[in-house]
Amino acid sequence: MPHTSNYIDSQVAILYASQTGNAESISYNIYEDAVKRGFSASWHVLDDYEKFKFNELRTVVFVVSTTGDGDPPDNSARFWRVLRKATRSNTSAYSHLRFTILGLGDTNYSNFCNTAQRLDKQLLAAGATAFYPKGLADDATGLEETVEPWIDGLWPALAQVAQCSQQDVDQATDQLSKLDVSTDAQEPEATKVQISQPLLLDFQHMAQLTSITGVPRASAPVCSVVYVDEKSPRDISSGAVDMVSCPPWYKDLLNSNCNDPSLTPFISTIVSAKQITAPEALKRTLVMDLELSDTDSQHVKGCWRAGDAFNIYAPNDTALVAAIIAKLGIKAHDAQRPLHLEKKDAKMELPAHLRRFTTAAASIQDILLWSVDLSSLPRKPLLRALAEYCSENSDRQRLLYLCSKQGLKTFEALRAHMPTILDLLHAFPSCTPPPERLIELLPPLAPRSYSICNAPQMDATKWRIAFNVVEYELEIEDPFSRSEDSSSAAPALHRVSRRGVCTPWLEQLAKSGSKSRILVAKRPNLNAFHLPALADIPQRPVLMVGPGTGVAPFIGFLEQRFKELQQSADAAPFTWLFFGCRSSVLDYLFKADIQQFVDNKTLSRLSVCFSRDSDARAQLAAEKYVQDAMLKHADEIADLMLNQNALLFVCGDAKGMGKDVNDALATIVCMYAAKHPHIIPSLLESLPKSKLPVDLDASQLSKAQALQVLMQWSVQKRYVRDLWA
Ligand SMILES: Cc1cc2nc3c(=O)[nH]c(=O)nc-3n(C[C@H](O)[C@H](O)[C@H](O)COP(=O)(O)O)c2cc1C
Repeated sequence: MPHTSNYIDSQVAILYASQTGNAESISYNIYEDAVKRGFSASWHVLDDYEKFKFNELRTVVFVVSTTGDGDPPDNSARFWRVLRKATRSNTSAYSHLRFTILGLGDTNYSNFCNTAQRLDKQLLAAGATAFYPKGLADDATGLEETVEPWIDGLWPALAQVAQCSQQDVDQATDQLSKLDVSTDAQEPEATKVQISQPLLLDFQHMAQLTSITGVPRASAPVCSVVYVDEKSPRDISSGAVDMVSCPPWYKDLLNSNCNDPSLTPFISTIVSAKQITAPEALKRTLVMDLELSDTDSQHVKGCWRAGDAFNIYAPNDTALVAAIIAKLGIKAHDAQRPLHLEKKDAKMELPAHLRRFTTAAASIQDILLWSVDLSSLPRKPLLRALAEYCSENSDRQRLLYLCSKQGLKTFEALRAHMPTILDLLHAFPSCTPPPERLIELLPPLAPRSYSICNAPQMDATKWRIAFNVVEYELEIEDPFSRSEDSSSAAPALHRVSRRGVCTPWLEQLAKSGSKSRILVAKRPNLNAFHLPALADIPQRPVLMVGPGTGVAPFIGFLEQRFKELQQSADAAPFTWLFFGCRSSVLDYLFKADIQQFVDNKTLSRLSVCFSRDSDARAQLAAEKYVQDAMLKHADEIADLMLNQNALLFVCGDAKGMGKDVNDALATIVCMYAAKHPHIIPSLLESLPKSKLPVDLDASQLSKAQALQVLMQWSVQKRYVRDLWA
């Protein structure tokens, strides 16, 4: 069975002209099938052309019969007059139209399928494009002989057409040219990601239901808009800051009152950036140097340490914002007009992130760029609210279904796509919420945090971050790929490209070559992820586990330690780094720096793992993952942690590595306890009494107890983790 889905432009009109009902019923079946397959379909008789606004349609499937002596059916007579008038001597009247025709006729009559033939000729002459060859079905031999295979072939053809909407592309391009921001012009071809991705959702189950339950109540709108007669907010700071890289209201943020003044946002300049992975590596990792300027960042100077992270305020993708503006039908001028938000009702409260716009003017375009998250996982209240803004009942019903108990599977499939709000608007094309409603429904756009990978002891005026440019592909099971007779075959996969908000933007700024100034703020270091000063822990061993960009803060730790050692007469305490990457040659981050720390004895021991480089593993007797290396050295690690009061730091991905390392550590503690049972009583005694299991057996340590030991280390700040999702 061919598959189709909700596409970038899934709107399709099924239009018919029928004398005795054949074309009518065949076209209705096509319409029903189209809706089930996720298209936003409508079905009309040709003479209702005023109702369905024929001149505005972009994708049309005609099903027309012939009657009399090669004449069109009566219920298309008026349509023909209008069509003739519109196309007379205008060769581009329908250049926006993509169409296909299924003609019904009978070869016993002299003008076989004359209506379909004429329609085809006339539309082509008026600039329209046939997206699928016409089918001519013969009643003399049986209509179904042609109709059925023709319909089977229609779906993939329609799917292809729906992948791209020329109008949206044109509009988005037009809007973009009006945006005063840089586009992805310098972006290499390989990094380009389609602005909108089709969603592959199966709504067939919906058609069998008579009712749905569990749909939440739609929230009431809270915002209204008042356009203000003042200069665009873009002009407020012209000349002071590159507008690409700061929200127009950044000055308010610089003066915002934080409880901890060191957390107040400031402007920082990107000084340089370089890619530190090989071009063939799976991910691009960049190291970026930023400057703390003299004026803006006095409050941060002297307040940051290796192990801290800075928040970066990044905007949404400009092309995405432009496409949303186009999809909502907002004219460029209106999108850039300054406005205030007001409460619709005095008793209601605006969402916190929009409150500033009650007093400070901003445009819809800037709010969409800087204030709302366009890529967060859709929640049911959002879908429920969007259902209220659909002009087509099929879109409304599908959105309500997604919020219902019965639609849970389809809702989960929707979330698996990680859709942007643009993907949703395209999937439900008649949904056009007012912009002020859309922004109040979307969550705030949070700044993104990056660990600093240098130490102020080296240079307090510069900070450095390392990050992977977030671009990835989701693989989603195609719900239409399993036909009834081939249920055992593996389902086809639908691939969806996604990219992060901040890192592609930072890369773009870096490529622009100019010294962009961006808004940043120190993030509170709640875990105290810092290396204590050498003077405070002169001989305490330090273990660091940081695969991939998780190594970043440890480069800062080692810089700090290197400086401290230069100023100290004491011998370097034991320091051990566990680092992991895919390949010894493609993505061994900070290789030269790490080697230097080994050479100058700042780093006593180094364990590097290569997850996808079996040659390097064999040559260097290396492990695959950091947790493997830890288990390999279980005795030493246990001894350091249990007998030498070592400090253990872990940084990186929470879900995979963070959990695996924690598990490995618990195993290490259990293994050591099994070999040295005499330590068990004192270990158990160190745990809070409330956490101990009732059936306390002091002769062996269970995994659960080992995990409690790790928890206790965390409380004591001996096992400190900085993990990210
Ligand atoms: C009175 C009459 C005249 C017809 N004239 C033609 C004709 O000129 N050319 C043709 O190809 N088919 C002709 N047909 C065949 C129909 O187009 C065919 O039966 C078709 O399936 C009818 O579809 P409908 O029920 O949607 O009108 C004619 C049928 C009838 C009953």
